Amino acid sequence: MTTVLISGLGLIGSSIARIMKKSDVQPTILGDDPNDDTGQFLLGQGIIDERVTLLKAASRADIIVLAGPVSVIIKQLAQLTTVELKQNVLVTDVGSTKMQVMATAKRLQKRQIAFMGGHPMAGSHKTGGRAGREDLFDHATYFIVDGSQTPAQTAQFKACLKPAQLRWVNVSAEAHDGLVSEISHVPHVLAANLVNTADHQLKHDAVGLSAAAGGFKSATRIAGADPTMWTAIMLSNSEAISDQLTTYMAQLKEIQSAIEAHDADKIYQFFEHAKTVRERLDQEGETQ
Ligand SMILES: NC(=O)C1=CN([C@@H]2O[C@H](COP(=O)(O)OP(=O)(O)OC[C@H]3O[C@@H](n4cnc5c(N)ncnc54)[C@H](O)[C@@H]3O)[C@@H](O)[C@H]2O)C=CC1
Ligand SMILES: O=C(O)C(=O)Cc1ccc(O)cc1
Repeated sequence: MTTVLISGLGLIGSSIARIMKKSDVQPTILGDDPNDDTGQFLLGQGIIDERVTLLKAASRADIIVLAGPVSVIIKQLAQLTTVELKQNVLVTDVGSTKMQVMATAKRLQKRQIAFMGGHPMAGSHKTGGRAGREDLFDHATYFIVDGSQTPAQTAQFKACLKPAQLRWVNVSAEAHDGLVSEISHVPHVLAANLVNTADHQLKHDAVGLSAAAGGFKSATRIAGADPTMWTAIMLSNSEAISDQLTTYMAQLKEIQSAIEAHDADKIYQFFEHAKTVRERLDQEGETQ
């Protein structure tokens, strides 16, 4: 019988619990979250089997999944070095950044505790355990950053998440943080900036933002995500995000110059390139 302890039972942690409950592994799931509403709801639904606190229950777990904000994951990695754990336990996380996490996890690895970095590339702007879904990760990419885990431990973790039919991708922490800053972190900054700028510019306009059509809404959906989680991500991947914002601003200036100069060819190519790439993304999604 496998016992999985999940700390942080929000959107991602509770979705992991839901998926694992559907797997052939049928693990016992211990859940840790300071939010009583979340804990009681998931217990009542049978999505977790017991409410616990991480440090008190850690010694019972075969797998520990850290699924709070990145700042919390980093604190917990340090705390886990102070308690007794099963000799064969696998500690893993779901945080959106990996360099700081892997650096802190070295402290666990020094104590012969296996750690594997993880990051599901699926989710939403919603938050909390009630928003979790058993199909949230279906066919998504799940990054793995190898730490000190054994192949058997990786296989056991993958077996627990088998119902989601994930695409497992191994990556270094550095490559991961560069890539996700491009495809996830910077887009979040831009979406929030679009909303804030429009709100500021239109604050004296009687119709204003209420006239926004689907384009504005779909381009800014992720601006509705949790500010605590995104502050932790920005602080934990600040260098890559800042570098890419510099590139982004330079490219924005280029298209601004083309618009000012009425350079129709350049403007057309700008949109044509984006359309081709964006359509390819949808086609790849359909074939997965
Ligand atoms: N939201 C998304 O789409 C995705 C988020 N992630 C990562 O997953 C992690 C969790 O994100 P979400 O589930 O979206 O956030 P969430 O806000 O839905 O859930 C976070 C949960 O952690 C709990 N928590 C806070 N402090 C805690 C502590 N000290 N001990 C135990 N639990 C604590 C909160 O009460 C909450 O239930 C973050 O590290 C995030 O970067 C990864 C992939 C996608
Ligand atoms: O809301 C969305 O579509 C997202 O892009 C969710 C998301 C948020 C954070 C991640 O680290 C990965 C995925």
